[in-house]
Amino acid sequence: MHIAVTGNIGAGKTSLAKKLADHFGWEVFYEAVEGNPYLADFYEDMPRWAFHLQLYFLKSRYEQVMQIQRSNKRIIQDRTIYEDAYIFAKNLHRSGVMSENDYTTYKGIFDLMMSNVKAPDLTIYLKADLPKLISQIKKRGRDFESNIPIEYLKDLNAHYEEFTENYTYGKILILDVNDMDYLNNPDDLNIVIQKVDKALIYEKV
Ligand SMILES: Nc1ncnc2c1ncn2[C@@H]1O[C@H](COP(=O)(O)OP(=O)(O)OP(=O)(O)O)[C@@H](O)[C@H]1O
Repeated sequence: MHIAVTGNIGAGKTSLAKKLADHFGWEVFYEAVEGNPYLADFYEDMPRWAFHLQLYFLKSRYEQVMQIQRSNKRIIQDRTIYEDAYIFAKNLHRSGVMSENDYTTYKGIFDLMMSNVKAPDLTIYLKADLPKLISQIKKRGRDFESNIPIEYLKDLNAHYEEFTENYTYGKILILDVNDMDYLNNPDDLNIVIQKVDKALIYEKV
């Protein structure tokens, strides 16, 4: 079984994936942040490193998906391959950071991969507004994320809205996490667990 958590930078995907994995006995597949050779450079100079970073994430996410599909385990994945293409790469292209040629090459590789990719059984979208994202990014205090432009987060959120409203890859559970603290408040975590439980049982959520 493949569960995925989707949402903007700082939405709280990693923490929720851990909590749900502990509760349901799932395995977590994390995003390639530690040891990512392009991420810090990308935040310093986006046009220079956008294509490199996108290829890197695409490759690592595809490897994960293939591993999940081969496995019989119940796995929760921290961010989907769809977000790389339909949120991050698309946004970099639309905002003029990634050139037409680079985007066409990237999209060609992504489309080839898609023939082997199956959608998650359930996708959980953590919907958060800018103040929440900004405060969580600040709280975790990663050096390379300290100068993320607000416009970048705002554009990504607009792409997330467009993407999740038109999501047709399977079941999606939308959780508004603006007023939630499932990390420190057990009641909030229980609410989420119940919703996920229900979503896993019922066809439509
Ligand atoms: N395809 C991508 N293009 C550009 N940046 C990406 C892409 N995928 C991930 N990232 C960046 O890599 C880092 C991932 O960090 P992390 O795994 O902690 O997730 P996050 O998005 O901050 O989520 P959360 O706080 O919800 O766990 C973030 O800075 C994120 O924006």
